[in-house]
Amino acid sequence: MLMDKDTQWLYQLLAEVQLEKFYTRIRDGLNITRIDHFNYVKDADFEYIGISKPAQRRLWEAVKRYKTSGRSRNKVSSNRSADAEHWAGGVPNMGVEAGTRALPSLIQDSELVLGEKLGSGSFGVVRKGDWYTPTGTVLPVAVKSLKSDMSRQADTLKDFLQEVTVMQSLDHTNIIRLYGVVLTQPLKMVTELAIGGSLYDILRFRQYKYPLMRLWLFTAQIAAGMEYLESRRYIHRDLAARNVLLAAKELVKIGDFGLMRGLSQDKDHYVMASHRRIPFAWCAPESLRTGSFSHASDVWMYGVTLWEMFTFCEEPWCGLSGREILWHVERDTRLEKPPDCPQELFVMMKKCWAFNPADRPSFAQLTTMVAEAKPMEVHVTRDFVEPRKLQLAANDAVTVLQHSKELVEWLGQNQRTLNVGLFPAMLAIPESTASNPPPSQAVTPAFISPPVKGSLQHTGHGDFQPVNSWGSPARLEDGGWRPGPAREREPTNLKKMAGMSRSLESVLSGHPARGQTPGAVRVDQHGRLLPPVMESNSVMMPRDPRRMSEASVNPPPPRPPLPNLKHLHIKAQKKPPMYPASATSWMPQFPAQKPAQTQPSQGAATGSNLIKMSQMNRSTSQLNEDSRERDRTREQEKLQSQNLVTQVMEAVHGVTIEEVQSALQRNDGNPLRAEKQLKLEQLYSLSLCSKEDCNKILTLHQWNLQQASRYLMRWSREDRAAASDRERQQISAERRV
Ligand SMILES: Nc1ncnc2c1ncn2[C@@H]1O[C@H](COP(=O)(O)OP(=O)(O)OP(=O)(O)O)[C@@H](O)[C@H]1O
Repeated sequence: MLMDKDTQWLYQLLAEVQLEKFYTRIRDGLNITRIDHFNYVKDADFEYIGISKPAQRRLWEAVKRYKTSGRSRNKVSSNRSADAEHWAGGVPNMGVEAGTRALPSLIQDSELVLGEKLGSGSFGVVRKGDWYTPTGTVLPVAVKSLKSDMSRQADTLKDFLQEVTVMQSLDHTNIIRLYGVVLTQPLKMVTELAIGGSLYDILRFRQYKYPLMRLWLFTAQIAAGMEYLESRRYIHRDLAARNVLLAAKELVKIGDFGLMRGLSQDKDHYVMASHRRIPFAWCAPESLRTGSFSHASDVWMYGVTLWEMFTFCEEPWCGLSGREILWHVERDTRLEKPPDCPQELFVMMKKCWAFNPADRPSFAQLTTMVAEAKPMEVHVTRDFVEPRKLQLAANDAVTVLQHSKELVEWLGQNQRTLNVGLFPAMLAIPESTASNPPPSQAVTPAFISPPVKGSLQHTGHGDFQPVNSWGSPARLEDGGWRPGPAREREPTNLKKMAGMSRSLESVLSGHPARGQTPGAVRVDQHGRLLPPVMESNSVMMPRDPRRMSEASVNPPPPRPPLPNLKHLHIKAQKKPPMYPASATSWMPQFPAQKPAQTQPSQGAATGSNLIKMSQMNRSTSQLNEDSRERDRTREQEKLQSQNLVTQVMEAVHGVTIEEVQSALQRNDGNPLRAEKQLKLEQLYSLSLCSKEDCNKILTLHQWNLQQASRYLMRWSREDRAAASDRERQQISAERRV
């Protein structure tokens, strides 16, 4: 069972001493829903629910700290009690009157003991640490040190202090809390430690093996944090999975306030200076076009963040430049539904992506919408094992992702195995009427994974190099992508932004007008179709290698607009390998010229020279006319064939022109049949299934290759697991014999 808002304080208190796994047992087993309920608890009660002696000691200390820090006394009466809980994180000199928190402490360098590196951002390195507070408490903290060369720059210092100023006024369960600053060199920002690191790293690492119900909980928590910012008239401007931090197994907090700005009472939006960098792929159209940011543009970003979460952090608008994204969005293209996203949540995401900012919901409305979009949880009545289906044991809890009365099979995630697949709807009984599942199943076991390490780590900024998804003069104005410096060496999005000129202008300048086709078709050295170049100075970003290696598994980037065939034709002439003569052999051929048509008639042969000449003239002009007609027809047919090739290439990601041409040839030039054949071949080459099975799977997924591939991957994982289970059972049976 998931955490509820009223006892979020309990979860956080337990998380502080790494005992959050006892949350359900303490809340439901010992009935503790308020801090003073601990007064009635004995050590034996803790022992009874499995808490060891040393853990009990830690817990009692945390309870004592909680009581003395004033958190419980400062509870503000509010409908939303979780928000009213003023969580001082055990900092004795910080938790004062609700809503008027004290300024963050000035922390001495000597009070900090720094440990392992957690990551690095634009300011510099972030390290884990312990803060030995003046009152003797030791707090786990995250310490952001400003790079020494940066702190000498006036702009950098100003930005650093701006982030500190913004952060120190924030106080919410789902917002990373600032504890204090160290003002000696190097400058440091000391914040609450989110033990799990960024959600981006976690989800990339876990890849499809994450409880989707927990993701729903996170969507609620992010909305709650953003609603708080909205109520304080702050615009975050950089909401993305990389900036959502995991404070405990079931608790996320929004971090990174480098781009945040406050709105005065008379303004409803903020127009950024055009030289500032912005994370294109997360931005609302009005931010891309006019640099306008508002609560509504934060809502758009929230939608993109949810999309990231439910795709396990794929890149939104992969491979498209800012201008291309804007072009697509203005033509009503939106990010596709992630296959694992519960249907109601996707409906909500689409509302966040309303083109007109006024049509988007507010965060206050979104918190209600998220609550209403909670996926249904059911238990199953009996074991269910069928190939290619979601395998279930009796009483398994399933998070339902897609359901309706008409469907005999629902899509769901088995909370025990975390596999996703179809299962018979008739097996499901709603959680409320199901017998209580055993405690081990009530909370899905999960661990907090360490962030993915590695040099070629994609950063969640839309590219391996964050600079590539943010405006940057080098990228957008030079007409060529150059690998940026390693992330560690990058100047901050606050500081370096001063040096990042014209990012926004770069998005806008030379933007094609609505309805205009943006650019020519480009092909790579293998003849594969590349997304269009919008303008000569627009640059394609390199793709995530994971996508490259799983080209047919991962979603293709949104379809580029229909290519300009004139360019295709010119390029084809320039680059013969793209359209080898033999490759068009499937096209209907012209009949060979009949000799009779080109030879003078017998009668003519016997006539006068004059007649002969006039006849010859007539036949020559006839010949010329015929030849012109043939050229015209040939040209038309060539264009038609190129059109078909383009159409199929757009529909099937990653195929070469030759493959498409051959498929068209085999299917009498029918593009739909060729498309299906190519998809079938791609799926077949990915799996061990028969072609017939692949065909069924594709039909089931309406020929969406990406969804079908995902389905197949999960299915083969499940099959492998089942096979090893069978093997184990066989071995133990043999041992018994
Ligand atoms: N409070 C925290 N607790 C745990 N880890 C943190 C915390 N703050 C930051 N980190 C880790 O350090 C990394 C860098 O954080 P930082 O906020 O400096 O940069 P960023 O947001 O990733 O990038 P940028 O500042 O360029 O937008 C994060 O990705 C995260 O993994």
